[in-house]
Amino acid sequence: MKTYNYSNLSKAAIADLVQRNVDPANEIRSVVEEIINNVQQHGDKALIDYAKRFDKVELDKLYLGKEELAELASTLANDQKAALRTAYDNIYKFHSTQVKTEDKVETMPGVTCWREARPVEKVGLYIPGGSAVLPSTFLMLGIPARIAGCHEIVVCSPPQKSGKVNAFIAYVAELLDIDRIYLAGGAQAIAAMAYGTESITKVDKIFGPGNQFVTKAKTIIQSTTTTAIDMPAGPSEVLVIADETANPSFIAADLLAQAEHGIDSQSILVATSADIIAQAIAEVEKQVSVLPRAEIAAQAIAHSYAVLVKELDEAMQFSNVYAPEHLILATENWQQITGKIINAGSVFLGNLTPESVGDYASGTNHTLPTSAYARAYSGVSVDSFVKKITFQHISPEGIQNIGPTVEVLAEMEGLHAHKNAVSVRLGIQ
Ligand SMILES: NC(=O)c1ccc[n+]([C@@H]2O[C@H](COP(=O)([O-])OP(=O)(O)OC[C@H]3O[C@@H](n4cnc5c(N)ncnc54)[C@H](O)[C@@H]3O)[C@@H](O)[C@H]2O)c1
Ligand SMILES: N[C@H](CO)Cc1c[nH]c[nH+]1
Ligand SMILES: [Zn+2]
Repeated sequence: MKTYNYSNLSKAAIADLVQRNVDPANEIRSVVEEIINNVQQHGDKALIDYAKRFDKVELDKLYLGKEELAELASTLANDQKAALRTAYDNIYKFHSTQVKTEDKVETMPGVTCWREARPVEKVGLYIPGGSAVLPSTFLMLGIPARIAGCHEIVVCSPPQKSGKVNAFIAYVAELLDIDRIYLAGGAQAIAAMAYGTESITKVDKIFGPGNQFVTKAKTIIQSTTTTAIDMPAGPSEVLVIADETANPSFIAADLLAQAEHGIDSQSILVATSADIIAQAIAEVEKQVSVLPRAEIAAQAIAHSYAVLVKELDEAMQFSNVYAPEHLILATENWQQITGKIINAGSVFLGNLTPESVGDYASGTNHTLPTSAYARAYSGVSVDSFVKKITFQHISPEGIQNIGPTVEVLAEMEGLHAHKNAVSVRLGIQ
């Protein structure tokens, strides 16, 4: 892991340093565009062909139904079921507080405005399953979809070598009362949910994280179809801000936790102490060697780095430019700097708060914007699954109060039909 000194970095150098997962030669785009076209033209057959090519599985059927899922789910050990149930309960508890009825506002006497939430009717959930199967992601997407009251929930996940999904995914399907999972992964699953195939319904909005192929497919279909997406939620990343109070062994563990997701993950350490940086890097080298996914984590660490800053304020400046998916404040004095956070997906406060708790079970959502999209997007929540529709009502008193203003404004814009729609109600022609 290379170390940079913040004082020696120009603005341009920082801009360069914070870039990740760019596709300068459009290599990923062209692969993904071909996949999307193929699914559009050949539907289910293309999905079966891609399962053979990418997942090395010959599918005779594109989905698992309720009975097959129940059979798989029954193989779980009790402690596994209990852990998934606890995660479900905490995530449910946190997300159910996001449902709020907004107040009606009387902007002028007789002029009443308000918003009401309505669920997105048909949603598609993508559950990654390439290098690791993520039942936790199924909980993170399925729970807010259920709370929002979405009418139809389509679920896609890459087939495993067994030609099925794994048992943990099947158990989560049971918890969420989902009775079908389509065995489709990658860009082809996203295309299928955006265009529809013989067996997969076209959805209104697609949710879920994934690798660079999945994320590129989501951004393409968002601009070429009427299907929306939650956000670009690509390869995982973490930025740890540390001062002298941090524990190098904890820092290393947190850096590796995101690095083990994939070779294109990134883990950044920004610290006020050169000693802490040196000790944390030594710890990373020690801890990585014993990980089952050591090779993946080591490759991600190879393109990760550390930044030495003079003070926590400087660390926060760098972090706000990086806009990390996960931000860990590894300092006892985190209260002093939280107010300065501008761009981050999800924040973990203090030396005893590992990022992994948010990945699995604290209650917050782990589907979060990556690649600096935290500058503009929030992570998934119940809000992501609803539209907020505005309503207004004008009473006889209200039309007298607001009418003349609208007449003048319409006149200013030269839109006389607009003016007339008010005038006829005021009784003035
Ligand atoms: N940002 C978030 O909120 C968040 C949350 C969880 C996971 N993640 C990320 O999700 C990703 C999951 O990636 P994954 O690969 O394990 O699973 P995945 O399900 O995203 O992708 C697997 C699929 O990718 C396709 N694929 C693989 N190689 C391909 C190629 N050469 N060309 C075309 N398609 C190809 C295959 O169809 C395969 O089924 C990781 O990067 C992880 O960090 C992000
Ligand atoms: N860290 C991932 C989001 O970037 C979420 C996850 C799922 N399982 C473990 N971690
Ligand atoms: Zn994770």
